[in-house]
Amino acid sequence: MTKKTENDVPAHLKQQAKLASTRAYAPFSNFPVGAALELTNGEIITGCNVENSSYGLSNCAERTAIFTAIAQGYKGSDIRSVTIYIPGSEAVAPCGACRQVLAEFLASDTPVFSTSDGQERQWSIGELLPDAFSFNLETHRN
Ligand SMILES: O=c1ccn([C@H]2C[C@H](O)[C@@H](CO)O2)c(=O)[nH]1
Repeated sequence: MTKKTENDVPAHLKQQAKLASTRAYAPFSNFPVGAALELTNGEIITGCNVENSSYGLSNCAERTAIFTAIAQGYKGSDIRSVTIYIPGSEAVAPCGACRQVLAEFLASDTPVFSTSDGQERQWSIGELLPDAFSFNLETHRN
């Protein structure tokens, strides 16, 4: 796990993740999160957290984004990087559920950037979830 400086996260990806965070539905946690997936064709697919009165049904920004990409017909191999944005001074690491879902689709060296107004961090999905559970993963990734 490495901490990186502001300049290392592509500015347009942070900007798109930040825009996505403004669309979050987070009345229970008051913790809006945005995610931006960079595709190999240059397109960017975004997601935000969508909470629910039945708390456990809430969906994180990262999963909203990756489910959207898959629903639009993209494959894991079309995804070049993941960028998360959270307002405030601290960049957070993705939750365990999102790590498992990202690992389902992404190559293990795919970069995951976490950004905020004060801190930026970077890992690969393989660093975030080493020795991930896998079941015929290659069919989904390609
Ligand atoms: O990486 C993260 C961490 C948390 N959340 C959401 C889930 C919940 O709606 C709120 C508080 O945990 O933030 C995300 O979307 N992504």
